[in-house]
Amino acid sequence: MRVKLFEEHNFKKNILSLFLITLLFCFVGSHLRIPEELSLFWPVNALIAGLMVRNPFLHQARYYLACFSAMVFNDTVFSGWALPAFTLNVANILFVLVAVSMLIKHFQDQSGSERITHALRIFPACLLAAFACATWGALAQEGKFNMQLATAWGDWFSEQFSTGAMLLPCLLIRHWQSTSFRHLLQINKISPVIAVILSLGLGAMMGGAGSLTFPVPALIWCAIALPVPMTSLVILITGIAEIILVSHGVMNIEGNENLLPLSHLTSARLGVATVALSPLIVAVSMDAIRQLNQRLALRADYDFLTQLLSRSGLYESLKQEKFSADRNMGVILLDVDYFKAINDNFGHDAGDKVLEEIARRMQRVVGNEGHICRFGGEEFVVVLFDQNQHQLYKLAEAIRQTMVKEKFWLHGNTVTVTVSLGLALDRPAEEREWQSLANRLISSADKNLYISKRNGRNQTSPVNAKHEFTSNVA
Ligand SMILES: Nc1nc2c(ncn2[C@@H]2O[C@H](COP(=O)(O)OP(=O)(O)OP(=O)(O)O)[C@@H](O)[C@H]2O)c(=O)[nH]1
Repeated sequence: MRVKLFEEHNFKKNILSLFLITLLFCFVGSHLRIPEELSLFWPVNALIAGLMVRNPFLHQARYYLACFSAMVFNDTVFSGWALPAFTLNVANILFVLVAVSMLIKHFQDQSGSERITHALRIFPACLLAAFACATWGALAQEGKFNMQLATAWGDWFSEQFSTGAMLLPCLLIRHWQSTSFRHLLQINKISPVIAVILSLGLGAMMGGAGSLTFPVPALIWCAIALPVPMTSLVILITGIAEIILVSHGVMNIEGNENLLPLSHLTSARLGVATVALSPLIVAVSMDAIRQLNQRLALRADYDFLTQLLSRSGLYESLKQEKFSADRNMGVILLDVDYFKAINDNFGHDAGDKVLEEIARRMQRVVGNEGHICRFGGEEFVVVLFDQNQHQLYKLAEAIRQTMVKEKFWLHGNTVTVTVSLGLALDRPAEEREWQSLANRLISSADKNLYISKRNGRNQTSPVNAKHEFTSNVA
């Protein structure tokens, strides 16, 4: 059973849920305080911001007020703060307000590639929200401009920014449901997580300036191998672990030569190496994606069996031709005769071999003069430019004869395969691009091809073929 914490038109329920959630996480946050004043983690602000972005109807003054009341209540009752609770918590509300305002409209409709660009918006949103929060918070805390103010500002800012940047991606990713945790138990999924744990451990053992960056390559490995929700969870846990390890002195970023007798420089060098390695890993994976995209484009534009242009590939390649209303376009439409009988007598794979061989012979005859395409099934199209009717007919006849002249070899039998052709040729009339003219010419070539079939097949019907047979169509 799914418990719904918020409902658009249930004001009381929303107020109560928000108040209780804020109170609970404020309570937890307060108990993570190391020095008296500030928390190690203050997850409330990012959490409330995430909830509001996911439930946009919560982005209203009354709900902000509910959160504010819970924060003040927590500080007054559990921390013994009185007046400061009112001023300091305005800083928290400022974080939520700025982050939600910057993110809310981008996370309503998360589809396809936009999800990635929207996820990247979390970074500037956290930056600005943390800036606003830190400025108010530090001023409210110190009251005047001095060195302590700068330190306080730095503490507020770094804490708010890091918590927001780690927590919000986890909260705003909508496809947790589609993540199959069973699949995560495979070795190739677990390995990057183990690498993160090992590098964290190594960082803790070594300490020094570079130790914090040790998990970066392993995290990038996670980004490549794991689904986005899991990656953001691993990043969150790693970030929290590092902060806890540093704050408790387990990870000594100033170096601890008692644990491992290595110099500061060694830790820094290793840190620099991991930083240098990380973009390289991204570059390699981007390259693999690019190659895959190229292969997919190739698959769409070329026919798998014959390696000729596919129908969409033909349209793409026509775009490369300079369009001019003064240029002729010629179309040869070719259909294999009695192809069904070849399939029936010799099998489908023999039929495929015939199609491959026809494509080879067409390429041999046409060469680079035209765009050759497998239009569908056993139909082929050749598109040529700047040819007259005579030249077009001559080429079509050359294609037809190359099929008859040399028999096809099928499962140890020699078979004669013939083709019928229909031609069309014209200049652009209304058309403003080659693709539209090609469509018009293919349909008039189809009419001529029909004449070739009706006249007994194995022949070419020229551009102006007589259509006296068309009335016999059943
Ligand atoms: N082997 C194979 N057969 C295909 C492919 N695409 C279409 N076909 C077959 O091509 C045959 C076309 O048959 P029909 O349209 O009846 O034409 P036909 O037998 O060539 O007869 P006519 O065109 O009238 O001379 C069908 O049996 C299709 O299954 C393919 O990629 N491979």
